[in-house]
Amino acid sequence: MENGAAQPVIVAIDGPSGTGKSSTSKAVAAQLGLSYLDTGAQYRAITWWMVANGIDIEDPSAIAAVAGKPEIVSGTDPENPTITVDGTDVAAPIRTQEVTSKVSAVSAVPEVRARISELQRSIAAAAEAGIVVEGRDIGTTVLPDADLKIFLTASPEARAARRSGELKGADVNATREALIKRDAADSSRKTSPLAKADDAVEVDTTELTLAQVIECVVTLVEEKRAGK
Ligand SMILES: Nc1ncnc2c1ncn2[C@@H]1O[C@H](COP(=O)(O)OP(=O)(O)OP(=O)(O)O)[C@@H](O)[C@H]1O
Ligand SMILES: Nc1ccn([C@@H]2O[C@H](COP(=O)(O)O)[C@@H](O)[C@H]2O)c(=O)n1
Repeated sequence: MENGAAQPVIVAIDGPSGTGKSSTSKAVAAQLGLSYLDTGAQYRAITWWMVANGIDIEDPSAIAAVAGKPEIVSGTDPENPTITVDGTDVAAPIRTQEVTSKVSAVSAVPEVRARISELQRSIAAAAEAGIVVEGRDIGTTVLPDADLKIFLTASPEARAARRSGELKGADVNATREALIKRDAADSSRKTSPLAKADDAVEVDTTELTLAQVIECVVTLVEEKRAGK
């Protein structure tokens, strides 16, 4: 575009757990002046609400019946992403082990996915400069027309080591088994499973530092903007 603002750019970053989606997406968005959306936080938030309201997580119809009730609001500043449910800041409680162990069951329910996907599309459409949206089904289902799609991967060993570093004292093998189990559940659900879009660029981060991954994605976005 000549003599005007750059066109908004939509970047979809998907991949299994612990591959670096959040760290990379936040940094890329901050560097390029884009908004940032953590869609996993939204699924965690609705799971937190289900638990807090005594909904039986083993019962998809019970989850479906109340999927429209909680009001979830995501702040999209990459320097300060926020998440509230019915006005309550849930940034900390959505990261508990209890929510992590239950989120795949809740996110597999089609009514939950329909509600959250609609919210994600409206947030992306409102991002004036563009947005980096990270999750599991962004490139395949939520934003299939994204300007750039990235699929991050890393070996389970590397991902477990990264997560164990975060959760001080956590057993690496147990962490590895837990993330493999969550990926299997997310990949095998019927409705918009974790998957690489056919036109996504796959980046294996196993042997890369976070700084290298960020640089790689920034370059891909800049190339896309330059029409290369
Ligand atoms: N390339 C990398 N090298 C080393 N550590 C990394 C790399 N990428 C991310 N990390 C670290 O790995 C951990 C997990 O990263 P992050 O939370 O960004 O992954 P994620 O894919 O968003 O995970 P989840 O899907 O579970 O939310 C963080 O501590 C992060 O700093
Ligand atoms: N687009 C997405 C994003 C996430 N999920 C589900 O949420 C869980 C938590 O995601 P994190 O990125 O915070 O680890 C994830 O395991 C999925 O069950 C999803 O379904 N779709």
